[in-house]
Amino acid sequence: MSIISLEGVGRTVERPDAPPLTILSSVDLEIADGDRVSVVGRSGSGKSTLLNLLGLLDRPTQGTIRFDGAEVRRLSDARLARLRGASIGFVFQQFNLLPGRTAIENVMTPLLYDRGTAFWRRERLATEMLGRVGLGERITSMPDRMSGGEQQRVAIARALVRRPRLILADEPTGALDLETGGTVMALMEEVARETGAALVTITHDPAIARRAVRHLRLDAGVISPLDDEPGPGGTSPADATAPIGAVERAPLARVAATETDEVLA
Ligand SMILES: Nc1ncnc2c1ncn2[C@@H]1O[C@H](COP(=O)(O)OP(=O)(O)OP(=O)(O)O)[C@@H](O)[C@H]1O
Repeated sequence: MSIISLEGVGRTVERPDAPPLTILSSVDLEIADGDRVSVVGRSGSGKSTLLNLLGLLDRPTQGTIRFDGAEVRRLSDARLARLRGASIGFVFQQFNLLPGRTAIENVMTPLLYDRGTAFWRRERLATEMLGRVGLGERITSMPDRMSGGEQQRVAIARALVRRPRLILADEPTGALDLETGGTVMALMEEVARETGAALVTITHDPAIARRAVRHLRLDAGVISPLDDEPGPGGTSPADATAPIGAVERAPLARVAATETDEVLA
């Protein structure tokens, strides 16, 4: 079932001393339950702008976005905020954990919006989710005492604790080494699969992009499918973000289940 659909979506911004800038144009995209989508593109191609639209953080200036069948333009900001909190989980490159709050306090934060949920239940849900990402023994740790990979696992637990239908990951492995990045991705994919969530990953890393089922490329605000096998003069997930003439195929990320088992051991 479709979670979010974009039809002819564009975003143009006004600039004080220059003509309006079109950042995205004519984007048609549908994300369904359980989808695995990667989006690659050079710096400035519009990836964050697309993510902000998918995350209901911004509104398009052209076209129509429907979330769960409802036209987003007809929804108030308050309704959008509620929808976002309940249905969308965000994972960022820099983790964005609250400093000075323990891992469990961070994971409980999104549950504060569930007004009817008692403290003990929020605590139990957060504890369970931290256990699920292999941090059951670290629930009272402060983020600044944790490694990058552990912090990202806390961020994943936070993103998933309300069981969102859509997870938007913006360069989720950008601050991690190759091996930790692969482990964190495997874990995020596995937890998303268990909860049935769709996962959209924006990445510069071809190996991370290749883990998705559908591969998309943004080029100067225009989105197109990216074939696995490059056609004549075409690109593949491996070279979509590399400078022209400097294509180097990264080895496939190791997606072995054992990676996740190690984390969860
Ligand atoms: N509000 C705005 N006003 C003016 N220009 C903007 C605005 N938002 C984005 N842009 C410009 O639009 C282009 C696309 O921005 P966006 O952040 O979506 O790119 P990106 O693909 O995410 O880049 P990166 O990979 O470097 O993060 C950039 O050139 C950016 O400077």
